[in-house]
Amino acid sequence: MSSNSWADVSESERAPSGGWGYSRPSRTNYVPPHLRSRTPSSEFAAPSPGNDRGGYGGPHSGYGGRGQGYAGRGGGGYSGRGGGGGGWNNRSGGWDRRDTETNPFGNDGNADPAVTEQENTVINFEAYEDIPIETSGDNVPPPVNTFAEIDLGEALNLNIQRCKYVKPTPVQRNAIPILAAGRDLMACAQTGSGKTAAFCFPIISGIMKDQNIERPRGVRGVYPFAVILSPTRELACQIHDEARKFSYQTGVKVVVAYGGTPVNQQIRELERGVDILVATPGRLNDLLERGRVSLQMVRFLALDEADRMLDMGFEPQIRKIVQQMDMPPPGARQTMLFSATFPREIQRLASDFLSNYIFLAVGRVGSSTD
Ligand SMILES: Nc1ncnc2c1ncn2[C@@H]1O[C@H](COP(=O)(O)OP(=O)(O)OP(=O)(O)O)[C@@H](O)[C@H]1O
Repeated sequence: MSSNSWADVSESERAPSGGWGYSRPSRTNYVPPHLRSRTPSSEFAAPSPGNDRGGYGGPHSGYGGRGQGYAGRGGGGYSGRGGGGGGWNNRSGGWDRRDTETNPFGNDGNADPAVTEQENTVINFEAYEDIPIETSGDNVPPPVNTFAEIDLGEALNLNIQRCKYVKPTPVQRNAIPILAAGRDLMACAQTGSGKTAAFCFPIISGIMKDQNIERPRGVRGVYPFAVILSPTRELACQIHDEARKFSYQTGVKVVVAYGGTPVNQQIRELERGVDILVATPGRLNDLLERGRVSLQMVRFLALDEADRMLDMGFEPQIRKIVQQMDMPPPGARQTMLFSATFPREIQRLASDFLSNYIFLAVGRVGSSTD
């Protein structure tokens, strides 16, 4: 279980503070969806249970896949994307949802993130000083000491400043360069260690920079580029809240779907457009079975607190989502598995879901085996 935090985290300090009336990034390098490389139109792929990797192929023909690293895929300079297919991203009649985006940082903050000197003190960095770090795998990218060492893109860097993250936590220092290089990752880290940013930053940056990403045209459907699976509604909402801050004014849209509430409202929200879908396994299965979501455009898959999901009995749902619907196979998507412990079931999941992955352990790993 991953309930004990090893950095001093005060719940009262977790609330976002400040707000920013900053001016929007320029659109100089924006390439409108209709001018990008086109993929053949395809019908909305109804999920085909039991058909392993069934829907993969068509719309992925132009995808460079993993291993190339984000920097190699169109460089920086991303300035927003629209919804390529089905015209779902046109609430205000245009392509850019940033015009109507609610500021997730609140309204009473500083106009310029750069002038903020305050640091986010939720994480006690002193607790990290002697923390053991272990990595294994082929060609492990070296850790970084600052966020600026990685080309995450201007809009995301501004949001990191707005969050008042001055330096990366150990899991971020190690995981972000690995993921930014396009590698699959099995990471063992405790809750409260900054995992959310560790997987969100590379996902958001990767979606921003990947000019090959385009949804099937002329088809109504919900085609997220990234799926983040989390065990509980609370955690899913927490990830959603954080991811919305990280993706503010980037053009990347994050939507959350969880069980225990009526599905129709979530379907309506999804149909307004989604790039990153944060979901609990049961609700995502439901949406897939209803044919309301297709996973065929998924480039990034993150499983957070994987050990907890297995403890809660979600393994069949997770395997169905990842292996039996229309999600691209390992190697054609980038997969990141986060878990506080590394028992045999997680090791099996890692070998089934990940491709040539890097193993990262931050801190003491409970139930660790060789
Ligand atoms: N580099 C950083 N600098 C300062 N604060 C940070 C940094 N990274 C994350 N935080 C803050 O630390 C807290 C814990 O981070 P986060 O929620 O990402 O941890 P987590 O490991 O994902 O935990 P959980 O498993 O509960 O989701 C959050 O309030 C987050 O905003």
